[in-house]
Amino acid sequence: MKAFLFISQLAYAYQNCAKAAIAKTFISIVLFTSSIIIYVTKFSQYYRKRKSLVRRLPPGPKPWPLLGCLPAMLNNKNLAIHQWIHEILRQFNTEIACIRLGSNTHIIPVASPELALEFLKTHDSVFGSRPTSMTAEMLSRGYLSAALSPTGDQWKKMRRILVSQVLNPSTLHGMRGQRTKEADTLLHYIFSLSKNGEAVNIRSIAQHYCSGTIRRMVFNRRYYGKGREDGGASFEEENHNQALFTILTHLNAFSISEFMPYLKPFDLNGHEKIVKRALKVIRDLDEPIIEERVQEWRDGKKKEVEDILDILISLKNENGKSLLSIEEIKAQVTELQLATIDNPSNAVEWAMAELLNQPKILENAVEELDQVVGRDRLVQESDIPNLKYLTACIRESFRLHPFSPFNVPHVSNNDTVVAGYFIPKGSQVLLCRLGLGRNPRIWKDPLRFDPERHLKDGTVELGISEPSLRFITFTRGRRGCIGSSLGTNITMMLFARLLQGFSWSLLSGITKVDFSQTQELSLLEPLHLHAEPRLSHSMYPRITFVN
Ligand code: HEM
Repeated sequence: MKAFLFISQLAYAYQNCAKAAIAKTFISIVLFTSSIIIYVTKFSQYYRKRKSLVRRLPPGPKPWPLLGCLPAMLNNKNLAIHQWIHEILRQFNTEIACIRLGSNTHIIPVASPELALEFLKTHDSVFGSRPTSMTAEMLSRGYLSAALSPTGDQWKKMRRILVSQVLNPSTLHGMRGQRTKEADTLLHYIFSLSKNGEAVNIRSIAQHYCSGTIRRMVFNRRYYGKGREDGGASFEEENHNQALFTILTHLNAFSISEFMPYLKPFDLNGHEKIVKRALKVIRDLDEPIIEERVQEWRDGKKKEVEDILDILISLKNENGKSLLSIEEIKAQVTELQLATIDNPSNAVEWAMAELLNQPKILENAVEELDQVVGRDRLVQESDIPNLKYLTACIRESFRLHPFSPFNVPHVSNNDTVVAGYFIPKGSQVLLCRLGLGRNPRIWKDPLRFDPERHLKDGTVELGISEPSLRFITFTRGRRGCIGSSLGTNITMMLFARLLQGFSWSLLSGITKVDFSQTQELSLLEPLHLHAEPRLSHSMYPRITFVN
């Protein structure tokens, strides 16, 4: 405005002058030049502001050149890495952070359901890939299986096969008999332990139940070797289970060489050696079965599809040739076993521990079983939708005690802006299972195991799914779990059979399960309990020893 007055005064002065024409030209030039200057200044200010807004990464520690935050991560001796990441969220008072590891991997931990939905719902198509890593590559034989493959044709092919041929409702229904046999074997085994007055290792029986179920479904058998007459795990199955867990704990284990690729040949964490050893255990047991079966189909000795392995072998492409190579079959079979063993066994072990510490909840759960199923028949998969209180207990177990601290990483295949933050291409989004499930903004009294909360808010009707991502079970979107129905059946049957079949108590001398030394994930020691049969003895299945 001032500039305009000044120019007007100038104009007035010049009007009195003989050379008015020159004055007019002069004024026009001044006006034109000043408006250009104002326009350019304003535009560059706007552009700078917009650029900084769009390029704003989520808050997080300042990274070093090349190393990023690796020195801080490695220096941090007192906390496990997942605790260190959650600590960063706390320090920055945020529910999303950006932690650069190495020169260009951005780790984006997320602890708010609203933000989690932004990634897995609003921007699902951008965040659908997976990270590459030494363990994932070895395990999936070069990214041949569904869960570990980055987005692309191979992932689409394997996911489509699993959804339409393997984990589809009719195949799952057809294999219900196999799962029931495993549930019967579970009762038979615990019954024989209880007769001898032996303590039951809940972790071990839960893991063995999960692996036994998927082994029956995949291979139509439950033992690798001769097996045991009492239905317990023999040496081979114990080893196989242990090897699966070793791989699971190394799968997304923040190995330094994943973030500094030039260190890869040195295997600094020793992870490569450990994973190779575990994979050898698995492959030595599984591969002979797979190879023999492929040969039987080739020789025409096998014609009838009886299990998942038969399904995978007999799939044909449009030219009538095998749709899957033997390498693809081997990779997918290992992945199916990995996907089945961890979450259900962990959820049930924790639920049992919580119930033993809160007898009223245990009483409510058993009462529900007596009302819905009674004591004259064994609980079946078809009862699961009616077991609301048990479902609420399992939901609570997943909320409070997830098996792993983070969801499987989601990798972005483009630069994107999410909730006002710039997320660079290649970022690894980690939904924090602890951060979400224990978020005090979302959950009242978050550390309390309280099944009632799922009954009160009605979410128990969703079974154990949680599509609003307030905690993590199967997540959602293009990378969501495709085994949710099978996973629900395995988890719920295990839990329901344990509670219906036996009265559980702590071992003598123990008054409470100790939760103080858990590193927030698994109990430090496997839960051991005493089991007393609570049904008439004729109800316990007598399993004749068949492999
Ligand atoms: C209670 C049991 C289970 C839970 C809690 C569970 C949970 C999950 C989770 C959290 C994911 C990753 C989702 C994401 O990336 O956002 C996943 C993926 C997957 N799950 Fe499950 N799962 C269970 C059982 C199973 C079973 C029994 C199978 C098959 C036998 C299975 C097969 C898969 C596969 C193939 C994927 C990868 C999908 C993809 O990347 O496209 N899951 N599961």
